[in-house]
Amino acid sequence: MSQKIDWAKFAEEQEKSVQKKLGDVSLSSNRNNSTAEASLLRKLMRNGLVESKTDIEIQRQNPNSPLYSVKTFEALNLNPNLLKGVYDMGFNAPSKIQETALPTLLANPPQNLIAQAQSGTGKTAAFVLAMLSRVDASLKYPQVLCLSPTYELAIQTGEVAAHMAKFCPEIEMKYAVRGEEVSRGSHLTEHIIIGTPGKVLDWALKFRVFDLKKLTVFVLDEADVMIATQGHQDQCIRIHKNLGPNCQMMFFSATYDQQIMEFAEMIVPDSITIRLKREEESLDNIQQYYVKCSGPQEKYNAVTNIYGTVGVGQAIIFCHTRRTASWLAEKMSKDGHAVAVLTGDLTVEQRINVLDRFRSGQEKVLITTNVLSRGIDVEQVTIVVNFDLPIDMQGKADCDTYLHRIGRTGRFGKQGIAINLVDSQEAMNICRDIEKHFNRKIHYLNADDSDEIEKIGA
Ligand SMILES: Nc1ncnc2c1ncn2[C@@H]1O[C@H](COP(=O)(O)OP(=O)(O)OP(=O)(O)O)[C@@H](O)[C@H]1O
Repeated sequence: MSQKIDWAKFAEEQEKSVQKKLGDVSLSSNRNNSTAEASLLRKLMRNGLVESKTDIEIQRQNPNSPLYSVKTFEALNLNPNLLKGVYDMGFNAPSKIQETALPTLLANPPQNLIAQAQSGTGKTAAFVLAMLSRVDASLKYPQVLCLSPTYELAIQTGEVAAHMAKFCPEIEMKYAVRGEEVSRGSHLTEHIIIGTPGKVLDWALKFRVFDLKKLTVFVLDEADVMIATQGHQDQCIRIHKNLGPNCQMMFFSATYDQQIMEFAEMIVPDSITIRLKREEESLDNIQQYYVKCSGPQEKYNAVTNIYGTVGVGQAIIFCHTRRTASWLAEKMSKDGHAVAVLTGDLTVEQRINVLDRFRSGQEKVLITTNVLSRGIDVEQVTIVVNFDLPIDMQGKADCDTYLHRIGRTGRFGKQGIAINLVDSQEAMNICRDIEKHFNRKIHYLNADDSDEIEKIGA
């Protein structure tokens, strides 16, 4: 990046190149639905399964229902063409959540399931496989309904289903999403409907193009978003109320807070609940430091000193506000650093583009706000800088966010470095609170002493 390029121009150029790459494709992004967006981003960014070593926790409302797990896809007695599709996707063995969820999902009599597992652990593949296995292709009406919170997530799920059903051409699917129309009085003949709640409600109850009572499988993907989002919740409940008594229910989500779990357990009778605990993001392989600074300019100096000295890998810098993020980005790019900025005002496509560039190493530094603190893996990040320490609404230390932020480095057992910039007594207190909370020392670092900085990179 040229020293002379002015930031506004740079931002404009960056924006333009994003637009150009995207061409005319304009997926609308629902800004209010940031959890769904984050989930979509994760799906699009991920290139493999997140393996989990933690144990699965199982609760049964009905202790009589059988429970077992499988180590192979063959053991599930799938339709051979479906099994072929699974292998065609490159899946050799079930993931941890699949091992436990699939036998339950495929069991007879059908068993209701509420499943929770971290993003990327194979939930979508699990319920899609269950959806496809339950179809009786000789019956020409919708038997399986999968609800997703957004258009984009519905399409993602549909694409997984289409791939998995590659060798089962007799299974037909239809999207119930914006842009898809049906005429009143017609009757859908497809076996599987994947859609968003509003459209599904219209089709089922207003246009009556299919009968919710005839469904044998009802899947709620991203159940936490569905239940927590007011509009979605009402629509889902209306759909849910119209299901027949024998319809199998499958709720999947990466997280459920207690209230949502209680609600889910209330509306899913006799369910089995499977939780795959999130792999603890351990701080053990992350060296944590704090640097004392007198204000933003000194913070900036500290960042560039540190980065200039240990800058082998990539760095993510977290700021509290978009304004600070833009200010810092401008300054760094003026100083010749190739930086990328990811803030909440970008559309989903722009974010994907920024992340793609960062992952491919085109930019070494990513400046962001909390939009990126959770769940997105960028393996090669070696340094996380908290330009501002994470605080909650009350101005207190936000230890969860801290853990998520610095968990972006040191992944998969690698060593990582976390640096906290402290510019006030309040910031120092927050730093101390975080230290106490995790019971891990945050060491003092003199950012003007390059010898000392070099040591931390060793
Ligand atoms: N058994 C498997 N073996 C290998 N890869 C798998 C397996 N199951 C799923 N995957 C792949 O792992 C990635 C994550 O799977 P999937 O999208 O099903 O996870 P998820 O838990 O639904 O994530 P999210 O919460 O983001 O929806 C995908 O790229 C998928 O193709």
